Amino acid sequence: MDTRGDGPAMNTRGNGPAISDAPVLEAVGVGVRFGGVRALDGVGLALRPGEVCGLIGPNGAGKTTLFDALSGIRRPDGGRVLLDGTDITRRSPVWRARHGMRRTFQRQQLFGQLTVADNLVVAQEWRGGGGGLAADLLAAPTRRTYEKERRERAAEVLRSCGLDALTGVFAGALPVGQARMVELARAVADPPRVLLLDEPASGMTAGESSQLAAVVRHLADTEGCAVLLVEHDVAFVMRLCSRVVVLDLGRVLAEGTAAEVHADPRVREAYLGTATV
Ligand SMILES: Nc1ncnc2c1ncn2[C@@H]1O[C@H](COP(=O)(O)OP(=O)(O)OP(=O)(O)O)[C@@H](O)[C@H]1O
Repeated sequence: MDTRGDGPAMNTRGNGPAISDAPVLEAVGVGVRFGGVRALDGVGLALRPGEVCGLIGPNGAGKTTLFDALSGIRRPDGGRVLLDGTDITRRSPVWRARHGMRRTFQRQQLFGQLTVADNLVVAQEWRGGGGGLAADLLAAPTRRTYEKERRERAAEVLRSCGLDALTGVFAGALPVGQARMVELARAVADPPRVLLLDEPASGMTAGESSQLAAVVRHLADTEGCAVLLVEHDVAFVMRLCSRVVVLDLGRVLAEGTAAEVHADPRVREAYLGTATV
């Protein structure tokens, strides 16, 4: 439903809350150079609440570099990154995380010597324990209340990701597909507004990637989370994403619905001709 009026354009998706159509995250003319290599050259991208957008392209196209620029790990040498229309180009990754941006990485980043549940509790610790360091050290009642709430939230997220059976397992002992799913659970333990997923389905079985797709769709549809995902499994991207952006040689080559991108001869020539669809 589109209810455009005087305020920002709003719509509703599924059973979720009203969701604004204004972009939550934008790249405007973003450029990144590595010496003589232009990894990104004037890249523009707008991500709206409640959408799942795929970012695809050949090896070296600039996908991870764009994630680094969006999440604040790499400062672009041209262009801007906006969150809710505000320039955040010079903001740190921590600031962005505190304002609802989360990211997963191509290489796994779990704490292997912690249990699955503890990985999710730790992900919520940035909020602090209430009462400051002294309360933390003395395990004061406020601290225990926060701890309890975080454990409950961890259990809820693990359930929604189909991971309840792994709660007490050490993360380092998990096979790659399950570890990837735990990474997603950790990224959403504190509900994100923007989620950047770098090859989330790599190493997953077909069943695991279906579960992943269901969790991502649910986050977008019911919580209005904006999701951008890089994935080499093009069939997975085409099934899950409402919109797809194709990067090639650091530039946006094409953008549209999965069907539009799939039918684009330039995309076929640059990428899809060699990808599994
Ligand atoms: N730290 C770096 N130093 C120098 N060049 C880099 C660096 N990181 C990336 N590049 C170069 O920038 C370009 C874009 O790389 P990037 O890793 O962003 O591509 P990608 O699309 O994520 O590739 P892949 O699908 O293989 O992960 C490539 O030419 C790459 O060699």
